[in-house]
Amino acid sequence: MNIALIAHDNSKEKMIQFTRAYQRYLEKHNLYATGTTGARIQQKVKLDIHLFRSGPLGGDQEIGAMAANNELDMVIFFRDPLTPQPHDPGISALMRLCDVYDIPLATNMGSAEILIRSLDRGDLEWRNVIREDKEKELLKKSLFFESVKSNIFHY
Ligand SMILES: O=C(CO)COP(=O)(O)O
Repeated sequence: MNIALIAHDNSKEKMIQFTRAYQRYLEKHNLYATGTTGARIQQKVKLDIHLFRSGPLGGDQEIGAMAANNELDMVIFFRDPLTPQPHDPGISALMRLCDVYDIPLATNMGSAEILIRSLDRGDLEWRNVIREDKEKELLKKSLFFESVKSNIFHY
């Protein structure tokens, strides 16, 4: 499964504690993170993480693009609920896409623990079904475009 890890500055320590505690669970999956969050985790915890740009520089949108392509299965986003962020619209857009594509989203340690444990139990297997359906849909679309192209060149 593809999991995104994001934390605002005041919550980065919490994210490090979380990834340390659940390292054994997380290492079985493909991990993605906004720049600073991912770099901070990697300084403390041995995990292979793909780093996107820093959140305020577009990292949330890059993760949002994964969500929009249905390539994301879980988002763990420890927001700072007490500090306004300059890129709040980008943050809301990412959370909105999680709802659009039914991507489990945890914004605090309590819900993150429930999600990660249920992933390990296999409760989130339905995400595989969604991804397979999406792949079939893309295949159908590309076959359609191929047939349109060959008809155009035929005439
Ligand atoms: O701002 C963030 C998410 O909105 C996090 O970005 P960084 O991980 O680069 O600090």
